[in-house]
Amino acid sequence: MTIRTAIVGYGNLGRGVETNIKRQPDMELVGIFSRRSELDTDTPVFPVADIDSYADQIDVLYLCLGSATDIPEQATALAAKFSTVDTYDNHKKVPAHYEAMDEAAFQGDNVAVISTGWDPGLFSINRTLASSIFPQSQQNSFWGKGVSQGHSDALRRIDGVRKAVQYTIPREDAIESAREGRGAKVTSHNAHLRQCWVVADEADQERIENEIRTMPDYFVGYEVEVHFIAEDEFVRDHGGVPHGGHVITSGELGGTHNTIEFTLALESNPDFTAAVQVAYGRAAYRLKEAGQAGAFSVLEIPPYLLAPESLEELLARDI
Ligand SMILES: NC(=O)C1=CN([C@@H]2O[C@H](COP(=O)(O)OP(=O)(O)OC[C@H]3O[C@@H](n4cnc5c(N)ncnc54)[C@H](OP(=O)(O)O)[C@@H]3O)[C@@H](O)[C@H]2O)C=CC1
Ligand SMILES: N[C@@H](C[C@H]1CC(C(=O)O)=NO1)C(=O)O
Repeated sequence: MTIRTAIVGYGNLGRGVETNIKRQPDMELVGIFSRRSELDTDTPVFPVADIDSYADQIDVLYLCLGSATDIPEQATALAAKFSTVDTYDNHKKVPAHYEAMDEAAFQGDNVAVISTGWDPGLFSINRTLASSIFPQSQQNSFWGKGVSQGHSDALRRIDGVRKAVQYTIPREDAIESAREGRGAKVTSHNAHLRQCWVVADEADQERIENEIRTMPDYFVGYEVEVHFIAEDEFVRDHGGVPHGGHVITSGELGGTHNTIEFTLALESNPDFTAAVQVAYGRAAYRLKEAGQAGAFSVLEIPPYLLAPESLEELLARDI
């Protein structure tokens, strides 16, 4: 079988999904749907306004939109018409997103796989798996130093921001404390600096900085730096998209101290996120083919559904 896929939203993530789909043995890319008409791609481009008319041509629609505003505004209408995979990453609002996508997808007899990627995504799986192993555990998540796409997207949605990037910088002493099982007082807020580089007119900068520092879910509660720079300096110095992080879980078992550490080191945050998202598209297709409908998180999807190989091949190769 060939899974007929499409992309909605053509930014860093959309470009990564486009490239990755072309490397899949069982997928074809029908097209890219965008709010913009001129995109730098050889893939057919269609107006997102016309997307509903393509519902019978697409098995899985990858939502490569921003989480700050695009997903909340567009995702449920798309889930009513298509089986979807998104990377929604406003952690505090994922439960509400799950409920909304479940209702929309179920009404349309579609599957909506939500919040794939690495955090949420692979880190979520590891947090659940690792904490399930210990009767009592200490668990900490760390990101960076790297470019958070979600936080960078959130910056770019502020009126007057022409270009922006947010680096997440962890405190190394906090990571070491977690590794030594002393992470009880380490939190995401006190263990990370959020460093913002922004291109905007001087007249807008004070307002923009205030919007950043008071933005709930993304920046409130963190140590935040905001730097305004010229566009040529931004293009010269802030083109990379590396990232990574750690989930560190430890606990006592029969008087012994044991630690689980799941680490990612990513040269390209969007390309890696896209690869995870594409794999979950295979799972979405199989769940739909099995008669399932509604929302699914990465915590509910067995790993073998992501693989192009059969379960028998995986048992022989990976078990
Ligand atoms: N779960 C996880 O681990 C991760 C999740 N993410 C999520 O992925 C989301 C998307 O990230 P990313 O692709 O980097 O975001 P981008 O800002 O690159 O793209 C977001 C959307 O903005 C529009 N857009 C992109 N470029 C332009 C432009 N030049 N002019 C106008 N509009 C543009 C596109 O929609 P259109 O084509 O319709 O204009 C695109 O879908 C993030 O918000 C984040 O939440 C990212 C990394 C990891
Ligand atoms: N969703 C994140 C992926 C990781 C990175 C991150 C952060 O730097 O705060 N949190 O989760 C992203 O958009 O890059």
